[in-house]
Amino acid sequence: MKILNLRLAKYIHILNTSMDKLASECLPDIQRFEYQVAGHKTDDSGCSGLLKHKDGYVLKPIPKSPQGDNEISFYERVKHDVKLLPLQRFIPEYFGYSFLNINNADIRFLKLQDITNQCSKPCVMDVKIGKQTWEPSATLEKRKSEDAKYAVSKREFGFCIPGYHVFDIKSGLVFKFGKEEGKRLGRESTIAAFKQFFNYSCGFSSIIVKHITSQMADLLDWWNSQNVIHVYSSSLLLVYNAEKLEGLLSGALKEEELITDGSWVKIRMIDFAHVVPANNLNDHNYISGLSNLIAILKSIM
Ligand SMILES: Nc1ncnc2c1ncn2[C@@H]1O[C@H](COP(=O)(O)OP(=O)(O)OP(=O)(O)O)[C@@H](O)[C@H]1O
Ligand SMILES: O=P(O)(O)O[C@@H]1[C@H](O)[C@H](O)[C@@H](OP(=O)(O)O)[C@H](OP(=O)(O)O)[C@H]1O
Repeated sequence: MKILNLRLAKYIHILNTSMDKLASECLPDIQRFEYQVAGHKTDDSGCSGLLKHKDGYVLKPIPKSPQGDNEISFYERVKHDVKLLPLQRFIPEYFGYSFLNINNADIRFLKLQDITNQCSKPCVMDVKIGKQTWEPSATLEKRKSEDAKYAVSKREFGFCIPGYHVFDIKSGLVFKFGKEEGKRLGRESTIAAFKQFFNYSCGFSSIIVKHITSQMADLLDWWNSQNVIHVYSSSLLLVYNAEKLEGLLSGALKEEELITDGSWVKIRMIDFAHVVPANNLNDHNYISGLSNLIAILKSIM
């Protein structure tokens, strides 16, 4: 991390764009984003993962085209397209994009609401939805490379788990689970991963799972009702605040309070690099993955 921070300090300057006010801001306001659990991460080759701005939003790098343009188009479209408006409550708020100069390259970054905001101890899981993670225009090579990844999970469940981060309430430790572990998951180990993520051993995981599956059911209703878009390789981010569970264990909070108020548990769709027209057909790939996810989560309550 030290390396990137030095690089950031040395190389990043913020370019003015007509869309935002970042030009007047300065470097110390930006840091590596601590709660990124999957996707392209910061590495020593100088690539950047997600960054966090002191004003609360995250900056997601979109170095590639057409994926970057597709994602921007999608976030802009959701603001105006009546058929997509119901999705707004299920995606991070979008604040435009900006360029940062990293190692002499101008990299475009989306500015998005940080889904972990307001969580003092965020537990975050990235679940990529769909058995098929390549869009119909993908080359044979891309199809093969995608199909080879997370093969058991995608075939068995129609989703896969590229990463998570959990505050384990009993031990007080943080567990991180990355994409290489995710690629090895089978049926039993997937259930075990969910149990670990929901702090199953502390006895309160059913409260979290009820909030999560109820929000997922609302999202599924929308997917069943629309035939405008199909989305490939997009993830659902599951987030809850472990501090609330600690409050339950210590007796500082009552179970009823956390059952009634679900604001400490969230789901949001992210990663819209592969959105294509639906041609009046339902997105069965997404629907079946999400339905299975709901069923599996309910089964471990
Ligand atoms: N708005 C957000 N708020 C909080 N965390 C986020 C947000 N968007 C993304 N993340 C974090 O960053 C990770 C990667 O996000 P995303 O999938 O959009 O990136 P990506 O590099 O396009 O991924 P991929 O390699 O799968 O294409 C997520 O797993 C999540 O941890
Ligand atoms: O799960 P993994 O192993 O991280 O694999 C990545 C994942 O499939 C991304 O969705 C994909 O980005 P896009 O298809 O959106 O480009 C990326 O392609 P990339 O390596 O070409 O960036 C893959 O590496």
